[in-house]
Amino acid sequence: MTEPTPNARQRELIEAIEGIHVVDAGAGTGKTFAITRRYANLLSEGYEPDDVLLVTFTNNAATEMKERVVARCDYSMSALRDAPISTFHSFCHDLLLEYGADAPSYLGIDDQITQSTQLLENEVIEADRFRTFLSQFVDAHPEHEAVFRVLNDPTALLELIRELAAKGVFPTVDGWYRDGAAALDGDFGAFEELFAEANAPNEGANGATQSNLRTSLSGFERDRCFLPDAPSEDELREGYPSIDDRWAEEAFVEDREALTEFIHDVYVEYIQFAVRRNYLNFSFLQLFAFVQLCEDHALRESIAFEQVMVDEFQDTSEIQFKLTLLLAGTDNLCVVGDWKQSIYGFQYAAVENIRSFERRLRAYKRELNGEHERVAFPIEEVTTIPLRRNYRSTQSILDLSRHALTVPATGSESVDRTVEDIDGLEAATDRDHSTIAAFTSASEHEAILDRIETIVGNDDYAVDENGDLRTPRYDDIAVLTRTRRFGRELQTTADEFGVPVAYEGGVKLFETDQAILLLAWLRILADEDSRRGWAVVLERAGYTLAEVEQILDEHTYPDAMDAFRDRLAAMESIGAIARQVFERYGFEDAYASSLVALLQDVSDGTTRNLGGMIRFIERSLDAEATHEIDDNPGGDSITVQTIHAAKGLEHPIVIVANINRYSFPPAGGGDDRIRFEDPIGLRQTKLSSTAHGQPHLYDNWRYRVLSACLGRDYDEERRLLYVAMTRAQDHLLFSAGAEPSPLFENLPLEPESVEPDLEESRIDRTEQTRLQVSIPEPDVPAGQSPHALMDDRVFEDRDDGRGIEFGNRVHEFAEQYADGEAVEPASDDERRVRDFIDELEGELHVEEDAYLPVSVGEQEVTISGVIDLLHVTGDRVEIVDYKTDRTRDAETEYRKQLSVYYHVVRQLYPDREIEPSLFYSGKGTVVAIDPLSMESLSDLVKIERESNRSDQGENPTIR
Ligand SMILES: Nc1ncnc2c1ncn2[C@@H]1O[C@H](COP(=O)(O)OP(=O)(O)OP(=O)(O)O)[C@@H](O)[C@H]1O
Repeated sequence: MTEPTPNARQRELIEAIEGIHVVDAGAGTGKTFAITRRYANLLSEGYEPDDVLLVTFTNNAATEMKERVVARCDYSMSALRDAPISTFHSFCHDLLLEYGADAPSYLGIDDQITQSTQLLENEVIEADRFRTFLSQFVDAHPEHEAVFRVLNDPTALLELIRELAAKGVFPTVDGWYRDGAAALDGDFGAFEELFAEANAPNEGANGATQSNLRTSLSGFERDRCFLPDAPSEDELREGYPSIDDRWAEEAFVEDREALTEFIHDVYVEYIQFAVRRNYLNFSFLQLFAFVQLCEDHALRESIAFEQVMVDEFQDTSEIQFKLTLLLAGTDNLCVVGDWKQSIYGFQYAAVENIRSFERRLRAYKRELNGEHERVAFPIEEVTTIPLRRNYRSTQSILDLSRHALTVPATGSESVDRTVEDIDGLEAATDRDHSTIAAFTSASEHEAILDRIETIVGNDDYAVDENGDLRTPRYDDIAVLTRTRRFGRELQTTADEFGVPVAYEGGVKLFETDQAILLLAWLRILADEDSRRGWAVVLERAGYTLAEVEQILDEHTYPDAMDAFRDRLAAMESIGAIARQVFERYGFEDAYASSLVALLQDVSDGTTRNLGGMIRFIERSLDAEATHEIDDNPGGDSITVQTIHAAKGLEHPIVIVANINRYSFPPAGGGDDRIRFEDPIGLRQTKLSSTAHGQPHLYDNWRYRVLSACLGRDYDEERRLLYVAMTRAQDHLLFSAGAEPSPLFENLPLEPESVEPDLEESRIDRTEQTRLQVSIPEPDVPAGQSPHALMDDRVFEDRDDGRGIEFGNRVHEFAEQYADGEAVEPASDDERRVRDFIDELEGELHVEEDAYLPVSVGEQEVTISGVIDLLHVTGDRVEIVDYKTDRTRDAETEYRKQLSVYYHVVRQLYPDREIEPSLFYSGKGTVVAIDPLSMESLSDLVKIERESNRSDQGENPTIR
């Protein structure tokens, strides 16, 4: 496809190379496209790649940008390899490795960052190390006992540290860096404003009614136990229609010295712990890079770039905005984003960075220039470039998407923004063929799949391909969800019904068979009579429950397993143990390799600390830790992903699913006992005290009042809905279950209630599939397909999530390619088939009919089927059946099918060696099949016919 021509506004951004430029535009308006072109333009204007810093949000985006830049300028990919087009994290990492050895010294920490300092990306591993740190910390600091007792979850404390770091609040060994202490105190003035807003009387029909704050403090004491100094509800709510203003100060002012000291000590000692152990997390990378750039003036000035550009600016945190300013040597600064797509609050994105860009720019410059001028360029002139033309969606999708940002997320929420407040976008296409619909169903998963079956092949849902409409396929459809769980469940249901689904996103790695078996063997290694370990291993080997019980009671483990345990015991590392276990069970997949890599990481690749490893796996299980694993089979399948993962992508047909109560927005606000919130600063929700004699955890009444003024902000949930909707190019659907969320109910749609009949719709579709082997007119009394001999479950499992349609296409490609037609492979599977066929030197016969007469008692039955490929050479004949399965689970069943073909071909080529085999296109492997004898086949036919007769009456049917 040719590169688009920039529109006038985009051109303005591309060509305006001097001064501060901000783009806060809508989805699909070509922001990334324009910033990439701007970069290429800078190079053509004479800037060297080293002069220009381009910050993206992910490493993939950085690589993609480099590729796009290469296409537009005279630089090659290798010339741009080291160009500063990167994420904040990798930029900071490189900076520290090169210049940051002494960065810790600015916080008073003696230890240095070394070349071997690792970036620790895995959060479960870090949480594990943090727990180790915290248990040592508690022993060393009895003075913090009272605050420590309040904590219920150590990882919440780690989260808090990360949050403080993202907000630029750092400890030094003996205090706080710059104005960190003030940030922790909060801002009473700003809080008073919130208090006044929440406490303003409402207008009723007959005069003023009570303020929202007074309403929300009703039941103030209910289910809570406050310390004796707390006011009673009557005292607090004495005034009407508003509570007395004095409560703003009473609630805000609180002795937080012990809390602040505790957080200080944990924070600074954890940084020391990490640096000493040679690792940094993402937050500490940025923290040290920031400190280094702030303190080392010569370094900052020498690094400063002539041009700085940041994409996805709405997802930057406060420290990232400040880093941007420290890295800009001039006012040639360009930031591009969309406040409506700011969805990374949980990673400390500050939407205000883009919404109030100019205000923040002034505040940060002032702050950074405190005692030394660090930001020397002028910031008075900021040019805002609006982009309004959307190149992705139809006008009706764009019009509806504005509603996402105004819809209440709860029954009682009122959003003080109207659709008119949202800048409208204008579709670049005149065509508006979109179907926009919503449906609800008590069986939501099935309803979605049912709807998908209606969409595929249906011209009412035609999609635009280069200006022409074409019939939709599975891979045009994306199901987007707020939470991961629903996506995984949908995949499971889709697998049951054979609907091809590719789930993209986090996998609970420790809940896989691979991890469960590994954990079992580790337990056996740690304790040779581990019941929990042996039970899993024995059950997996097929022992019945009674047999397992007996073996466990008598400790009479099978010899082969005993020997395997001894082999494992001799292994030096956890990685080696894991590899052995996976080899034993034939796991050669992405899960197995990710587990090996992860466990090697945790154990530093050297030690063999079994206890630690078992605990790590158990904790990961408890934490329901998810890991990004590429489990995408490719081919024609529906994409299921979270809205977060879909950011920046586009799909012809989008179904936003699971818009249900408690799921979107998700329920609960967490139970973190220590919090840092703007503008109230650092607070405890619970207080430990012996006020009534015994140590007890009391609720903090002050926090109760403060939080009532903050309210819960659902704006990010609306933005998520906006992101999901604006991924759609042609059609947009919404689905909910029995209890739809207000986000669903308040959209201007008329949902239809549906009762799915997926079984029915699947039958319609599978009728034309290859799974039903074509049977020619039988010339003998009865006929049968080899598939009839197989266990039916094979048919369900066979596609392994990739779909019958996908299998059909691979077969069709294979047939045409072997026939010498000029077809191009359209998937990796087809490429593997092509490579395989290319290697064959003999004669090829495709789609050969095969008939095998089998005697069953008195009767003669013909089994017939179609052989995918016969490869005939001088001395042998290879029978090839293509399989698109990802696993080899169904091989015993396929053996029956191949055995039929074997006996047919043997009769045709009596003097050649016959080699039946399966070609797994997913991996490109050929597996030889050991054929069954004619007697065994005859027995199978007999069994099959008997079961058919008992199931279906007199006459066996032909499948
Ligand atoms: N001037 C143009 N003419 C035609 N197509 C364009 C033009 N500008 C951008 N596009 C196309 O529009 C699509 C969206 O562009 P891009 O991803 O850059 O937008 P974006 O604003 O970054 O989107 P989002 O914020 O939703 O991630 C891309 O397919 C891009 O090639």
